[in-house]
Amino acid sequence: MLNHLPNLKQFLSEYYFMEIIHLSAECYPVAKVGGLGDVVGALPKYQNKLGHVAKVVMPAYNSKFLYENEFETVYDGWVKVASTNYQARILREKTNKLGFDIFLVHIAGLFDREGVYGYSDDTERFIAFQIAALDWIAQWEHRPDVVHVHDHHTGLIPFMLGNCNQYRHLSQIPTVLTIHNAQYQGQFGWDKLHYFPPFDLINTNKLDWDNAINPLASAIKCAWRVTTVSPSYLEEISHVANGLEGLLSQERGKSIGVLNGIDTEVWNPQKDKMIVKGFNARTIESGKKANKEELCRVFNLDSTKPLFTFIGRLVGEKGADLLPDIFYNALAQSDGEINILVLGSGDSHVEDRLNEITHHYAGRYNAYIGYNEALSHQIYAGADFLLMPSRVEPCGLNQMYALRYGTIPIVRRIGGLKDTVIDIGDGGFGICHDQTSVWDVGHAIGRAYELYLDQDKVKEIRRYMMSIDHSWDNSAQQYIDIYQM
Ligand SMILES: Nc1ncnc2c1ncn2[C@@H]1O[C@H](COP(=O)(O)OP(=O)(O)O[C@H]2O[C@H](CO)[C@@H](O)[C@H](O)[C@H]2O)[C@@H](O)[C@H]1O
Repeated sequence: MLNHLPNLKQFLSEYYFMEIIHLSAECYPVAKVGGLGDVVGALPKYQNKLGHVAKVVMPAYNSKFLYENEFETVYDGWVKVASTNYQARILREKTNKLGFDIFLVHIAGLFDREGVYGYSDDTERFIAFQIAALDWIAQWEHRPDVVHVHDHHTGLIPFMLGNCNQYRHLSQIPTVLTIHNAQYQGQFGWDKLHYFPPFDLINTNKLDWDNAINPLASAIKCAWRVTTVSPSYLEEISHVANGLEGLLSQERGKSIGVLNGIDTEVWNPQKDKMIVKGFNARTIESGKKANKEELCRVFNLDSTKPLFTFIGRLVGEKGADLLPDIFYNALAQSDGEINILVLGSGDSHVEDRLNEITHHYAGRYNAYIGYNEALSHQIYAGADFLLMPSRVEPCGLNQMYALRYGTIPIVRRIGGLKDTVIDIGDGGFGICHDQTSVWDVGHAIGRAYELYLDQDKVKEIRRYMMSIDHSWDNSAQQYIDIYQM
């Protein structure tokens, strides 16, 4: 009889459909600041395709999505944070247009603003969001099979579920934390301890890291499982994680690295409505040519020369502070033989320096400072090379979008970049360098230029890159396996 048990377990895991609740600050297309939005906008869709019921709960920002869609109210209540009572309402989008149910938590006075982060009351905002979401789930007649939280904005949920008196009946729901970026932890002072719903003060140590309340550290301690968005990043954060390395190596036993996928419906060069000409692996040469010509026309660049690009948040983690010097050097040394186009926003000093280059190298260089989703698609489609000189890169999605659109990635060997890009010198398709330095990236740009001169090789690499499968199919199943561990 006992011999049959493993088969029974396998049977159950294959045929048992789970209800999964994702809680996140971002979800594309409702609200996206970076890669977190992409992941939470795609993973649930792919989990649903596997037959499970994945849902997303996020704040109701003042976004286009809120005004352009129809919603029904599924919860009406009040959230108390410190001495203030906020009215909370949870809205469900009626048509399942994203491929999963999306629930928006409207909290008057806290989320009826356009931005996602960066307000002085972010601590209050995200605590209120987490309490409202749990108060709602606490009223359900059934329990979800798993609660999956993403980054520090929802990192207090595993603690609250396990320890707050009002959620005691939910304490056996398994919780999973995915760390998209351990640099940001959401710490705040102990003077805000009274923001929490009542719990036994003997458990305050589960909130503490370095004499502060640290939502990411608390989630690492309290979640049943911890995942990182690539296997290499899991290795790296046991050594360097903005102060959490000790805790992460201590909790290594319950941690797993799962490589992000990409939404191949949103990022499909053949059907992409944001680009001027769709293409597939067979029509890639004419497709890229048309997209490059249009991009170069709009940005006053020379489409007969190789086009290098950078897309992303202009912050230290991405190596953005070095970009101006990298570009000045490359433009000076190439003697007018290359083009560079930047799309990004962030550190204002870096933004100013990147804008400044336009005055010295008009016709060879341009920058769009700001956020522009459609332009990002046009650049992946039209560029020849994409630079990612990151100091830290938990996974990185840009390189995977670049591969899908036949753009050769130039990346630092770190985190998820190391897991997804193989250097041409090792029989691969990308250009890799070891350090985030002006010299290393400059050398890599030189190698890319040499490669560009061999157009037969470039064509072969492009076709190969487009055949690489980075869709969510595999990783979505990996998460299901983790929920069932
Ligand atoms: N100015 C702009 N205009 C338009 N689009 C822009 C833009 N700036 C960035 N983007 C887009 O934002 C996304 C960035 O995703 P990344 O994964 O590269 O980085 P991010 O650091 O935000 O995410 C974190 O979470 C993700 C998801 O887990 C990890 O892959 C990553 O390593 C980790 O740092 C891409 O879709 C990119 O095209």
